[in-house]
Amino acid sequence: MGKAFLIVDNLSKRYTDDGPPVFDKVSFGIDKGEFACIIGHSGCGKTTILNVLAGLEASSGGVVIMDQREVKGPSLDRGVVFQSHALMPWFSVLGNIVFAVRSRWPDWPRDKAEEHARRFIAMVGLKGAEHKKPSELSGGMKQRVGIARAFSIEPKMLLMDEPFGALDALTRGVVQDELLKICSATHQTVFMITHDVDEAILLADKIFLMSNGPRARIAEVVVNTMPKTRTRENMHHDPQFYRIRNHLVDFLVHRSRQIQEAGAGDAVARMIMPGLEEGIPAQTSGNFPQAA
Ligand SMILES: Nc1ncnc2c1ncn2[C@@H]1O[C@H](COP(=O)(O)OP(=O)(O)OP(=O)(O)O)[C@@H](O)[C@H]1O
Repeated sequence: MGKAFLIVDNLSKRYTDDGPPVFDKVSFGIDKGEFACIIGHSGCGKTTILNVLAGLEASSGGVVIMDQREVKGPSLDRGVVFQSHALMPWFSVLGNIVFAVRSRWPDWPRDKAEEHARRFIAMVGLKGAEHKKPSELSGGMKQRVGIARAFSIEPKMLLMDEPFGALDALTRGVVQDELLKICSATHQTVFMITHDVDEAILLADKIFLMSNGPRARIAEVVVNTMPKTRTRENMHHDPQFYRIRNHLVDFLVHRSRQIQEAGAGDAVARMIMPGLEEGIPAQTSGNFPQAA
């Protein structure tokens, strides 16, 4: 195990005493400032893993270490964004974020907390909507508030569970762009669940591929060798895009089930750089993962 910022070692979870574990021997690492996505079929345990990382759920075995400390419960060191934005309906946009900011820094006077909150509201493009209530916002705007709130507490790690799953394609693209901008400005460390392979290729430095459950595990870690400057508009023009995309889709369609049927495999996930074996030069971000 390397010296990753987040270390997940041999994690397992079972919900019943007599049944098989949902996932088993799950090990991976995420470096500081790295954006990691996890992809796998419905029910393999992605949300459960995220909840364990958040400290909201106990594992049945294994450990999670973040910044050299074991994760044992919820903490404001980790910001969480859910698919259902979970805003407080009686607070305005500003109120929702100020509430989070004052939980993080209880000694801050209201003015300072508001100023801080406004910075993050502006970052997600919601300037002018500070005094709107969640019921007056579109789905995309609500999700932006959720993202601003998570960033505003300046967490050591951001955990996102399909944050764009409920958005239409156009809004999803706009909010993805905003997330990319904020992440590159703040060097935020991120763990995100998505079902969308294109979204993973756009956002992630590395992509964890999870086999089907029960006894699901991280079967492969795909390194995104496309340049960091990729955008939604230009990434389709890079031949690496299709190599990575085909690799991910092939995993979901074939290998995720084959690996599960084959039973226990290697506890250590294989690290893959699609296309490199075909002589495609690596255009790396310099953000190579630690061996998981
Ligand atoms: N609280 C719970 N009690 C019992 N079983 C649970 C509980 N939460 C999840 N499970 C089961 O654990 C398995 C993994 O669920 P989880 O939600 O983590 O999967 P997922 O990969 O995130 O799925 P999806 O992509 O559909 O969100 C499923 O079979 C689910 O039914």
